[in-house]
Amino acid sequence: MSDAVASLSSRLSELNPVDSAPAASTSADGTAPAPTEAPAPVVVAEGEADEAPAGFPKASALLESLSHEVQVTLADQQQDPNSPLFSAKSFDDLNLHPNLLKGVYKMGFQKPSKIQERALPLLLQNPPRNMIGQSQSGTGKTAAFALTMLSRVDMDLKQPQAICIAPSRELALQIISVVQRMGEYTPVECFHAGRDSVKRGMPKLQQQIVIGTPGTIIDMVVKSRVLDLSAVKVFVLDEADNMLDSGTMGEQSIQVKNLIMKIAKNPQIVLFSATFADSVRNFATRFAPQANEIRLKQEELSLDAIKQFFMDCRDEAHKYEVLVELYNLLTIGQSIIFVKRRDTSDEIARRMTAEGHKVVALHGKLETAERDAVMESFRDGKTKVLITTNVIARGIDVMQVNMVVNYDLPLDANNKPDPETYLHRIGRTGRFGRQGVSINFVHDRTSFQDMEAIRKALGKPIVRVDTEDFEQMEATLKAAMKA
Ligand SMILES: Nc1ncnc2c1ncn2[C@@H]1O[C@H](COP(=O)(O)OP(=O)(O)OP(=O)(O)O)[C@@H](O)[C@H]1O
Repeated sequence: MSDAVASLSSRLSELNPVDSAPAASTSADGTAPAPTEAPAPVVVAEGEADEAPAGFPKASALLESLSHEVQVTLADQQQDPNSPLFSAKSFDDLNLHPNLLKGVYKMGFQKPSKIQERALPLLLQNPPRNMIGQSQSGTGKTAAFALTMLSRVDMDLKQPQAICIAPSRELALQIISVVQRMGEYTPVECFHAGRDSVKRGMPKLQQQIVIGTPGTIIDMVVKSRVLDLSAVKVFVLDEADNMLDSGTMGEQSIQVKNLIMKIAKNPQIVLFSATFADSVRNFATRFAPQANEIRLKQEELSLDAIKQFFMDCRDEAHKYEVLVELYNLLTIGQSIIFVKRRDTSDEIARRMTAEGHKVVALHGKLETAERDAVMESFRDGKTKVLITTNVIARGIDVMQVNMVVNYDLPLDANNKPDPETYLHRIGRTGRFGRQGVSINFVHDRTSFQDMEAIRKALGKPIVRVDTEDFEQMEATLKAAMKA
């Protein structure tokens, strides 16, 4: 055990005697323990005094339960009516064009997920109705709106007819790749609207489907005038709550809609996300009026397959030592480490690389070519660890990711804990029925309280990993990844 870890362990045993002394006291107000400043007896959330706290159960108990968990296959999950992957129907029952069906099966999809089964008939009905669709991360929303765009466009008409906007370059490129794979047996053409995609003297776009970030779409309509919106039939916002909520992007999304509405005839507006906070939902219903809605209940938001943990750290510097120890200890498939600031991601990448780990950093300051190269090497599995900011917190789908680390907890623009972004971040693992682990780093009273607020908002346990006992920590995390 390294010095750093030894000191972490002894400090934790001072601060958090839960595992060794379960009869720790419970605070009167039910608040969670502050890991630093106040080395008082551990305080637990909503728990009985002689039990592990409800929100922070003991890792040993979890380990025991995980060892009894049976491997659940995708087929099992698709048979279970309570699973978000359940469907009673097959893709053949969904009235898709035979060429699209061929594409779907070629992608290896056997049965639709719940959101696909429920949303597609509504999305494809005539006359078209708007849609606000919500389903947990990694449950196949992309296919639902990709199939809608592919079904609605006239392949013989060489003009843009479906516009899809997304919050990041990486996500837009990923959606294009899904649309192209699904449309493999059709003559569809797609265009990526990104920072570098408009060339001087370029003719008007002839591709039927245009996917990109909203600022570029606006430029292509009003500045370079290569994008004619008059034939648009479908307008999709992926990660719609984020697109409508955030300052500049929110304004740009509204502007794209106004440009479309001005010239296109009754376009169908389609909004999808895993989260719609109440404040955004109200706006969304005005953005997509009279929409069919598919909603999740609050308690359905988090996926049980993603096991959540946290680690106490002494201070910022100590977080880094624990992080490196974690990677020394575990052989992880692929993982994403989320940080708040771009320079933190660069700094961690530099230091971890120097210690022999294969890591890359991705953030908005990089040139587009660098961003693409980083993402490609991560998708190909050439780099195992991606250190990033919120720029790719949403939508990115890399099946092999089995761990997400919140090195810095997600905060909103007002520096308040942000449960929606947290859900999207941890949702980079546990994709389509797979198992995943997420680990939060906390290092002071504030970060601890932020995590506690997120835990309360989402109502799922976050297990304290006993860093004093590294064997058990390793076993717990490994079991959670395998279960
Ligand atoms: N019916 C299906 N059968 C098997 N795999 C599927 C099916 N539908 C989607 N998938 C796969 O599941 C993964 C997650 O899908 P997708 O990225 O569309 O999720 P999402 O709901 O959009 O997630 P997020 O909220 O994170 O954006 C992808 O790898 C996709 O290929």
